[in-house]
Amino acid sequence: MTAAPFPATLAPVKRISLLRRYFRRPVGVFALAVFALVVLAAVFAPWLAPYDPNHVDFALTHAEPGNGHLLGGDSAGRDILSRLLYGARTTLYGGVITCVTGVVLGVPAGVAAGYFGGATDRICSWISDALQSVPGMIVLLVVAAGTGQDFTVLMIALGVFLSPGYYRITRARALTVRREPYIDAARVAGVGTLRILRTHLLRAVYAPIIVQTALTAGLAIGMQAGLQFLGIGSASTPSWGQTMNDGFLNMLTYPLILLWPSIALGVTIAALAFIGSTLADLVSVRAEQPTRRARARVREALAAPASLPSGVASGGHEHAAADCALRIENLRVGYATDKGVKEVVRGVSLDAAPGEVLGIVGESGSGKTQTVFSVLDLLPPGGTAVADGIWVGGRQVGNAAERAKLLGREIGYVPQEPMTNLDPCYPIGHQLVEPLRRVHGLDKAAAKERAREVLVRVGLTDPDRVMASYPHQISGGMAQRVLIAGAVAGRPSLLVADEPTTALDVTVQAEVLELLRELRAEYGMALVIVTHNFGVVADICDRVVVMKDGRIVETGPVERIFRTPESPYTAELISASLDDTEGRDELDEAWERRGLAHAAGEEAGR
Ligand SMILES: Nc1ncnc2c1ncn2[C@@H]1O[C@H](COP(=O)(O)OP(=O)(O)OP(=O)(O)O)[C@@H](O)[C@H]1O
Repeated sequence: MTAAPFPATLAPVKRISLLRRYFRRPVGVFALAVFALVVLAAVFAPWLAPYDPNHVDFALTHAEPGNGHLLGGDSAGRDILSRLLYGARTTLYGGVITCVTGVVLGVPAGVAAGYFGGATDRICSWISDALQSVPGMIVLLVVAAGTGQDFTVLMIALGVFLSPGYYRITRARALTVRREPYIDAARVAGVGTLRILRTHLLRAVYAPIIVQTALTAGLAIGMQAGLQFLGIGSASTPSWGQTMNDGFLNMLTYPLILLWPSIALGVTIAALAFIGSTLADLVSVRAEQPTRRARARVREALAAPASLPSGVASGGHEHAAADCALRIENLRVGYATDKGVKEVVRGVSLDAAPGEVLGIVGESGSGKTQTVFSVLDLLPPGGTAVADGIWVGGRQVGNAAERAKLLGREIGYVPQEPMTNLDPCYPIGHQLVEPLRRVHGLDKAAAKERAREVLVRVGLTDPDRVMASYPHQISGGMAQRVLIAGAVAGRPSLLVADEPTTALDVTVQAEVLELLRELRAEYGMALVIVTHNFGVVADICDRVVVMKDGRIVETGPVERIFRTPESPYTAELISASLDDTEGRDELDEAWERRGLAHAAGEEAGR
């Protein structure tokens, strides 16, 4: 069977920038519109303000709104609306100075502390902690007194006190990113430190900095108004804080003077807070999860028969659904990408009977893992699986929630990387006993006894020592045996093993396969093994499914596939295994173990 031509990419999904996603949030849009009005009012104040904000007209003292003065007059006989419009300029100017100071001080310090660690980190963190522990308002009053109430200097000082916010967020992000393999790769490739900081680190922190700026601006504007309320700043420079002070002094007799600047201040700070929280939501949620709409589009594209050419399903079934340990019918898996919906598993149908060993083989990226991950519900966040049916133990469990109930019970799973699949924080015993207690309801003593029993069964002869060990204290081969023990401890009817021998050396590989073979016979469970290694297929599998580009190109009994592969791709894969001496030796040994003619492998290779 050969793969029919098939579009790998279905309905296009447009790249959605942060800005566009922002504009899909009504609260964020409303907040941004309000803030934009404040900015416009500040920029066009000279044209919008009906009067000079410092012009005094005694007739206007404490005047009610009306007579050409929309918001009335203040205690000095000045037009309140004009002062508020000009005050918006002062407010925004102060906010910008504070945020720029915070970014300039906090971001480079955070990047350096997170990236270099050690003394740089300790010194920067100490300064940041010290700044946070100092009573900022009192220091600002001292700065105001010492600088002749210079507003710009005051706002810079405020920025210094708010810079730890930027520092902490940047340091935390830099600490995470510096451990990424691409940073090591860049360093090994000879990329200079400054360039790494500029290209990799700063890029990683820019989104949280935008969020932090929206929140810091709100905070700065509030504190600035507080300082002006206390009388700091030039009387000739209109500001909301000053007008509030005036209103406060006359609150009982002329409450409107206090009301207008309070509304202006409250609305501006609230708008910034909503902008900040909307951005925070988008930045954090987006990094982990695609939107519900994107998922729906993938699901729609995978489910739409119009997007799938006829005869798309690949593979087939050997057994009736009720007799299968696992049966998958027409499985499709897709991801939303910048270029569209990428279909990585395209109409796969397969099955495995109880006691049967089914190998899923194919080159890297052929969709093997995505196929079994769909059954195990382990697809990464962007992945969506759609199938005409999934059966486990003869029961239809198309629904993810139904399958979830079988995990750890009917379905066992042996992952690819033994070491990374054990939690380094807990001893092995704890990691085996907990699932037995939670999933199987065993009491502690019974769970420990069962854990000991399976550890011995998988060949770990000193179970108490293994159970007391942490993952870093055991070898890779032992870790894989521990994971197999955990997977079979619940006596599953289906064991899925994803490249169970890839991370192990050749001798241990053979032992692990032997163990799986014995366990399969003992428990009568079906074994589905994902592998790119034909040696493993020849060694243990009864039947094999060959995958390429998300489709099954061939399926059949192992001996037949090796003797007379129908697909040129299968022949090519087998031949590639024979080209490699190690692979050929493995195949030869496997054939010998099975008591099959050595020539079979050679035929396929030709
Ligand atoms: N999170 C993801 N987003 C987009 N595409 C993905 C994602 N995870 C996997 N894929 C794609 O799915 C395809 C199949 O991946 P899969 O892991 O099933 O391959 P595989 O056959 O198991 O190969 P390997 O042995 O290398 O893991 C690949 O093209 C891969 O790029």
